[in-house]
Amino acid sequence: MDDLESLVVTEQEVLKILRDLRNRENLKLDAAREYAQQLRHNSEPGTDESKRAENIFRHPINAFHFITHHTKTWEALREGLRDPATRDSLAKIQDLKNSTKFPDDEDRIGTAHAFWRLQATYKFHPKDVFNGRIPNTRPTPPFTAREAFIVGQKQAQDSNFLSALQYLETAVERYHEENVLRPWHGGRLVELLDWLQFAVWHSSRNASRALEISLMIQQLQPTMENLEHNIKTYTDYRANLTEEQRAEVDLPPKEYKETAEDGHYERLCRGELNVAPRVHKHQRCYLEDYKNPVLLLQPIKTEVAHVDPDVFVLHDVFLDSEIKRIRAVSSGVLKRANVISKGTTGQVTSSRISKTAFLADSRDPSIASASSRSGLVSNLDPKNAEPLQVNNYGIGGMYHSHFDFFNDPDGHGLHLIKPDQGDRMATFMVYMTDVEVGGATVFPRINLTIYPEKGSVAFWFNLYRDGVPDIRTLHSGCPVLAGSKWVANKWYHEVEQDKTRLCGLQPDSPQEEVVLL
Ligand SMILES: O=C(O)CCC(=O)C(=O)O
Ligand SMILES: [Fe+2]
Repeated sequence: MDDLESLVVTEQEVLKILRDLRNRENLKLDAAREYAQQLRHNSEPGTDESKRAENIFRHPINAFHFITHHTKTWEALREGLRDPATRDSLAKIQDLKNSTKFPDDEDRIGTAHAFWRLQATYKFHPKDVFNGRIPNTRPTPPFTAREAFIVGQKQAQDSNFLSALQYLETAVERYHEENVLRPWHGGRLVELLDWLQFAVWHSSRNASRALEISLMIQQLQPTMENLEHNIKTYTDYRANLTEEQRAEVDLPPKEYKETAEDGHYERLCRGELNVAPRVHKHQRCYLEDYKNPVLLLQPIKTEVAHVDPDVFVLHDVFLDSEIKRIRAVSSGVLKRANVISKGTTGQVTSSRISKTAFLADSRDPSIASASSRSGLVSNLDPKNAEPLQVNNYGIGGMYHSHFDFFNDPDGHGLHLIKPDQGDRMATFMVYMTDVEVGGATVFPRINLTIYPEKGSVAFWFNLYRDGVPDIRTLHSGCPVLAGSKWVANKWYHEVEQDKTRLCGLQPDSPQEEVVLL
């Protein structure tokens, strides 16, 4: 090689090193730019911190943007700032972040899962979600490629393939649109394509499209795990099809239908079912005072929401200031409540639904006062009741159908019944927030939907007068679509309550027929 030739080769190598350096620096800058952009977005001028925080967590997509930002985008920035020149800045940010509780991976996965629950209950399309246009809520910025990927991946893991496909296809599209600005996830395109081929195959057995995507992966990363196996599977599958079958399989994937779960419960959550006119006829409102001097001055505004079983909504029982105090007192002690629930495909998923805490009357005067008010208003004796239980549901938070009584049909709760207390005879549930969208309490067996109204109370008896559980009281808390939901339960037990709610010899013994021995 003569000198001139080797000079050209050397120049090429220098150019390569400089290009690598530029790419690395760009990666860092892009990570910093993306992170900063979200911070700017979160700090709308003119709003105070608590309003800002509330605004972010009132909308599922804003909450998701925020959580992804503090998990995935932060990971990318941390990677970018690791080298010696920028390590100091990283340490400073890390110090600041260590002093506060930031969302973690569990929050991210929980929120990603919530989109499925919200879609399936309130009947909207994935494109409403990734375009930031969820019906009945404020428009928000759309999902980024990364966000569409996170939700699509979660839905594919949960075997909701048709919906997953919508998110993953969009993630690829947005990846290409964003790529100019954000090379950070260049390396993750193969991962995204790998989930896409998986969702394509499982949603429609479209071997041609799955093969096409697998061949794209091969171009990018020939060593990708399972790649060869997948290519062989799809090739063999196609080879064994008749012409006719192939034409059918190669059709575009089935469109995602918004009617994924259209049961009774979902329809009630959407407010689509009305109670029968027969029941309506008995609905009424009245002022109740139980001849109690305190209530004579301020009788309870009682609405009969359902007759037999009787469910009441008691209006304006708690003041905003009282609620504010109860929420403040319970905030510090709330713990995540997990529920194991079955997905549509039968697999068991653990989903975060709410945070909960039992608060003794001794904890704060506001708790004691709520307990005694519940006794006054329900005309039951709070001495035989559980401590106040406070529940806070986040976005997508819900409570699956259940009975409040312990003597459930499977007998699982029997051990919780103490002979000196008895079963949970009545539920007194305080709504401590209005909920912007969603979050109703529904009774699927009696077609009843109650919408939360701050300061009001839902009240019903879980047992017949003879103490037998009333299975018509099955109820659920619908997923919160926007806003936040706080409720507080006071559960009254049977023993000692017969002074005001007389027990009977028959399930439906009316008050007058009771024989006191
Ligand atoms: O949140 C709701 O609407 C229902 C809550 C409930 O049923 C319970 O906590 O037992
Ligand atoms: Fe309940």
